[in-house]
Parts: sequence; structure tokens; C-alpha cells
Amino acid sequence: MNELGIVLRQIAAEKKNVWYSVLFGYIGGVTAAGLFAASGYLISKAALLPPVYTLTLLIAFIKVFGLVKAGSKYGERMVSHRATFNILAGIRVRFFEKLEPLAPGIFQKFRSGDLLARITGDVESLQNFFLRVYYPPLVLILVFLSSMIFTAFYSFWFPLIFAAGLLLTGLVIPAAFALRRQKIEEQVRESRAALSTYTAEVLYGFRDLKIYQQLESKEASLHQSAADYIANQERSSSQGMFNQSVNQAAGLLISWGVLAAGVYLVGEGQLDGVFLAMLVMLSLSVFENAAPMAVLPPHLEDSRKASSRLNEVTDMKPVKAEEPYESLSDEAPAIRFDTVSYTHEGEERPAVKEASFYIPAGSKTAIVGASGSGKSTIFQLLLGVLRTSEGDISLQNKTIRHIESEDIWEKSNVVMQENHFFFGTIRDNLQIAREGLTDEEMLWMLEKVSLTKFSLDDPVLEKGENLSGGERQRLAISRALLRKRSLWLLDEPLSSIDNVTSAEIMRYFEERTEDATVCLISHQLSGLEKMDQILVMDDGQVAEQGTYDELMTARGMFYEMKQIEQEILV
Ligand SMILES: Nc1ncnc2c1ncn2[C@@H]1O[C@H](COP(=O)(O)OP(=O)(O)OP(=O)(O)O)[C@@H](O)[C@H]1O
Repeated sequence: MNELGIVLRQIAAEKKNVWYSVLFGYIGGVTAAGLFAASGYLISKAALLPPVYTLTLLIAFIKVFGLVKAGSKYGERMVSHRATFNILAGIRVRFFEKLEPLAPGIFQKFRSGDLLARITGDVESLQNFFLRVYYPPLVLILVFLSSMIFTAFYSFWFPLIFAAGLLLTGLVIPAAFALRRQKIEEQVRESRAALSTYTAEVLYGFRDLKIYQQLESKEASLHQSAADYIANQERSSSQGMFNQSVNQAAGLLISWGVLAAGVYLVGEGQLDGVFLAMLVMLSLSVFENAAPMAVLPPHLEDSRKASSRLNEVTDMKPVKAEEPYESLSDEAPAIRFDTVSYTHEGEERPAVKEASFYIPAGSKTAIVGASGSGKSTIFQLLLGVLRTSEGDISLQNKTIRHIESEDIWEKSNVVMQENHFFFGTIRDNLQIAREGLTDEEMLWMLEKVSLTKFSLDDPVLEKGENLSGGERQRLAISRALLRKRSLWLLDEPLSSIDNVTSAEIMRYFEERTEDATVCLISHQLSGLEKMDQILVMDDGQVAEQGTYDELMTARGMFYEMKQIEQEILV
């Protein structure tokens, strides 16, 4: 039951609606039984030609029972569904609250389609926990107990038959079906996750699949997984109906048992025959409530599995700062890496090995090195997206262990190789830089990054699909420039931009960042003469560091890289 904690906590928060659901459910069940029982009694009594006022009274009772039953069933549906929606909303909010701090590293563990299936399908399936597992058995037991007390006035046999019937329809039959259902529900869940994963892959990889002419085969897999999901759903619901029907048939058999016992007791002179129809009708009505019990175990199992899948995500520990927390000032930070190592999850080789360097406050540092040498990992460590216990990183002489990642992000301007753009307009995408930005400021910035062909109202498609690679980079850098922060982390921000435009942007950038600490990852070695320091990464290690002139004089790795670059350019 531990794994159901996520839904039980939300149910506890809905106490009032839960109690009302039980109350209305109980009144509905008892009045339905009363309605049937009174009808049975009326039919028998009418045959004995009683005074008219007796019949009128009975009919009035039936009408009242009918009205109260309808009202309370309506009330039960309303409050139980209100409770369910509130519970689902609460679970979603809680899930997202837990997911948010995990977001930077979440895709190392989960595929996006699978996450989507958890957020939608698994949360959705938890609605059955409250509606079918949590409170209906309570209502059923209360209605049964009331009926048993009522029928005990006629003979002790009736409560005994009712109890045996409750055991059979509420426990034995549902338990017998549980195992078979469990397997089917597992298949439904798996096929739903597969469908969601295939859908995400086809959507995200549509262009590449088309280019590599693999779209058809992927689409075929997608159709197959959709067909599997539908087939599994069909099997699941037809089996659910079958189980309910068997349970209903068992309930009818019990009612036959009530009839048989009643006939015997009438024959023995222990029961007045006028009550026979009433008792049978009562039993029919009460056992009708027991039929849905057949689907309780699978719903319980389904909810347990769905909760565990959600817990798998929410139990992940976010990379967090430790106490005592320290905060960064708005000043440009000095950065120190002291024998820092980091190995990515699932990898054996460290991406960064015992890296040590110092970046003075307000200085400009370039990080160069072959692809895969650990440059981006250094940035992720610096941003607190990744954390390591091997070595220490400090910002403004404070160890990063005590600084919350949000604090670092708040003080930084980050332009990565790929930056995200939202569906909307250029204005929407620039406005996220800072509150209160005016159109003039944004237009001015677009001019500085040579994006004058765009107006602020021009549309931007999801992920900036309608922009070229260079335009996306320029938009990203202009967004960062509008933020005005004192730490700049740039991961090849101009790699898709032509040299002339790139040089212009860099000139403006240098003006704007005179006092800031700037770290620039670059594959291009020209223009690095202006940097205060260059770090050369090789296989996760800092192989060389110094000014441009120092490295060229040393004739080491940087010098060799420069020679190769020149040979290629000539
Ligand atoms: N999320 C990850 N999970 C596992 N390994 C990773 C992950 N990200 C990077 N790596 C590995 O860590 C090493 C360093 O990668 P990193 O991205 O830091 O290199 P880089 O120097 O920035 O490369 P590039 O210049 O191509 O961007 C590589 O071997 C890479 O395969």
C-alpha cells in the first residue's frame, strides 16, 4: 500500500467530499433496497385486497424511496466525481512540483514519450482508485449490514445467506478473476507506454526519418502499437464486463437461495408468505450493488502499478545544494575549479578528470578542445545542473555545494549550442529575458544582432522551426544580452553565423560585457587573442592554460590546433 501514498495523501485532503460520497452512496443503496422491498411487499399485499389507505401508504413510501434514491445517487455521482477531479488535479500538481527540480537530468533516465504516458495515462488511471476501490466497498458493507439487520427480524437464515453472498460476490469471485485481469492490465499499460514513446519519436524525428526514408517503417510500428493498445483495451473491457456478469449471476443465485429459504420457512409456518416477495426483491437490489466488486482487484492493482510508475520519477533525488545555503551577489564572479572530476550516469569514463583552473572576476576565458573533451560538462557543473563530490567548484569564493542552482541560473546568461524557442512571436521569445522589456529595447537588440528583417510580431514556430540555425543563435544571444547578468556562459554561440556578422556581434558583445565574467566554448581559434585566458581541454583534462601568446610560445597542443586550423583555411 506504500506505493499508493501519492493518491492516499490527496484523498485525505478531500475528506469532506469522501464522507459525502459514502453518505450519499449509503442513502442511495438503502433507499434502492427499500424501494424494491416495498414494491415486493405492495404486490403481495395487493393480492390480499387490503384497505385502500394501506396501498396508498405503501405507494407513497415507494415514491419517497424513489425520489430519495434518485437524489442521493445524483449527489453521490456529483461529490465522488468532484473529489476525483480534485484528487487528480492534486496528483498532477504534486507530480509537476517533484518533476521541476529533476528537469535538467530527467531525460538521462526517461524517454520523453514514456514520461508523457506517466503524466497522462498513469495519473488518469488513478481516478479508478477512489471511484471503484476506495469508497464503494465501504458503501456496500454498510448497505449489506443494514439489510442483514432488517432481514434478521424475519429469520436468522436471511442474514446468514446475505453474509455468504457478500463473501462470494465481494471477495471470492473478485479474487478469482484478479490474476487474469492483472496480466491484461499490465499489457494495456505497456502498450500505452509503447504507443506514447513511438508517437514522440515519430514527431520529433519526422524530418530525419523522412530523409533516411525510414518514415514508413516507423509509421508501421506506430500503427502496430496503436492497434496493440486498442486490442488490449478491448480485451480488458470485455473481460471486465464478463467478470461483472459472472458476479451478477452469482448475486441472482443468492436471491434464488433467499427465495428457496423463504419458501421453506413459509411452508414450515415460520414466515408470513406476504413478506416473501419483499425479501427476494431486497436481495436482488442489494446484490446488484455487489456486481462492480468484481472489477475492484484489477483496479486496485492498476492503481498500485500506476502509482509505482509515478513514484519512480518522483523518488528521484534532484541534484541540490547542501546546507548552510549561501547566495551569490550580483557582482561578476571569480570561478575556481579544484581537482574536479565528473562521470556521467551510466558511463565508465569520466567526462571531466581532475580539472583545476581559476577564472578571475570580470575576466574573459575561452575553453577549447576536441569534440567530446568535456567542455560542455564543465558548463553543466558550473551551472549546478550536474553536481559532483569529487573536487570542489567555487563561485565568488563560495563553494557551489552551498549554492542553489536557481541562484546560479538567476545570475547567469547562458547561450548553449541549441536553445529553446517557444511557439509565439519574436516578442514572446524575447520577453522571457526580463520583466518590463519595452519594444524599443527589443528592436534595438535585434538590430545589434543583425536580425532587422524580423518584426516583434513575426511568428516563431515550436522550437524555432521557421528560423535558420544562425537566426536561432542570434535570437538566443539577443535574448541573453537583454538579461544583463554578470556571468556569461557561451557554448559555441555563433557557430552557425557567417564570419562578418559574427565579428560584428562579438564587437557589440565585448562592449556590453566589459565588467562581466565571460566563459566561451569555441571550436574557432581565430579571435581568441583578445581573451584573458585560454583553457585547452583534452579527454576531460585541462591540458594547457594561459594567454594566447603564452600558449603559442609554448608550442603545445593549442599551437598545433592553430596550425591545423590555418592549414584548413588556406
Ligand atoms: N548526458 C550524458 N550522458 C552520458 N554521457 C555524456 C552525456 N553528456 C556528455 N557525455 C559524454 O561526456 C563526454 C564529454 O562530453 P561534453 O559534451 O562535455 O563534450 P564537449 O567537449 O562539450 O563536446 P562538443 O564540443 O562536441 O560539444 C563525451 O564523451 C560524451 O559522450
